[in-house]
Amino acid sequence: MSEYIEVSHICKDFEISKTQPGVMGAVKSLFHREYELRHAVKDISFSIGKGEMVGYIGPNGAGKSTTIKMLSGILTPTSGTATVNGIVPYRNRKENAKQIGVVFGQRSQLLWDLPVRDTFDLYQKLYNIENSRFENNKNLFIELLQMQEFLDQPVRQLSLGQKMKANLAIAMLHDPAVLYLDEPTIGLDVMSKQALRESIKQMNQEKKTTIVLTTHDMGDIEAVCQRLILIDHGQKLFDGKLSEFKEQYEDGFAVRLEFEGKAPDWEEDGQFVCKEWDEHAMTVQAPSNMPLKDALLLLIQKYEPSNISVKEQNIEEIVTKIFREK
Ligand SMILES: Nc1ncnc2c1ncn2[C@@H]1O[C@H](COP(=O)(O)OP(=O)(O)OP(=O)(O)O)[C@@H](O)[C@H]1O
Repeated sequence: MSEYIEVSHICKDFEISKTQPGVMGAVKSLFHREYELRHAVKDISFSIGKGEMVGYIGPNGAGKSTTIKMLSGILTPTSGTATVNGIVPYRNRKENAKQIGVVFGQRSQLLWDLPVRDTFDLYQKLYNIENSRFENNKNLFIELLQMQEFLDQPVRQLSLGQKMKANLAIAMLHDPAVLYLDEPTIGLDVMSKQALRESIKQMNQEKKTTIVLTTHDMGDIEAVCQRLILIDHGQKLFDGKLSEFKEQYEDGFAVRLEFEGKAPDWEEDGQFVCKEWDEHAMTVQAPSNMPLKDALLLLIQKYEPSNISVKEQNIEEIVTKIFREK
């Protein structure tokens, strides 16, 4: 797979002015400003191949948006380099804009009073998309995203999910090679989230678009991405396959034991950890190095449950645990 996005030792510092507290402080700051450096991104490197779908995740303030802004040419790095298909985004903003699409869940590219159909026409002119490509893409996205029923409604009347679909279609209209998605499912209900995730996958398959997805919703990552880059305080903590991430950080599996009568008291044994206990059930965490078969046998022998089920950790739980421990 040829590398498409190359990021090498990229750093971004922001100079933040410090204002001293109180009125006197504010007056003093007028004459003598003090600055503090915020290292938003600290020496991050990665490369992403053409057509890959990568989750770029981390807690609030980790440096995700700053990285994406450097890749889309909005910000210039303090040091290090980035190229997208051979183009340096912050030096060739116009050239780069032609090959990228951006969707921000918190902001919209749509015009409030214009029906979606007219917004398509507007973006055709803005991006100078030739007619046959425009018609092909428009029809493909209308079908993939099931947009027929709301094409002629003004944007202000659309639901959040419908607006996100329209934003996604518009970002893809000029056939960008790279799509940056920033919280695309924020505020959507479960069904709309699922539909949007499916659409993103289908668009990637149809167009072989390289997708970088920033989200706090781990369901998005599990549904869409094969690879995960995890950052915190501007630094990379993990870069690899989703399955490797689970293998590396998952600490065993949880087993739920259910009882027809009252659940027995939990007995500490130095191996299993009781995570939840109620009148008729308990959930216990098995040690990470214990084979599943052994864990089940031990628990069945000791507690004689009427039902037993195994629950794997989802990535939401794993990520929460990593940040809690840090
Ligand atoms: N224009 C700016 N000026 C000063 N500091 C900034 C600026 N933009 C970002 N920062 C700081 O850089 C750090 C990284 O911010 P960034 O927006 O990249 O985080 P993020 O991972 O996208 O967070 P979130 O998940 O909350 O959107 C934060 O400490 C933020 O306050």
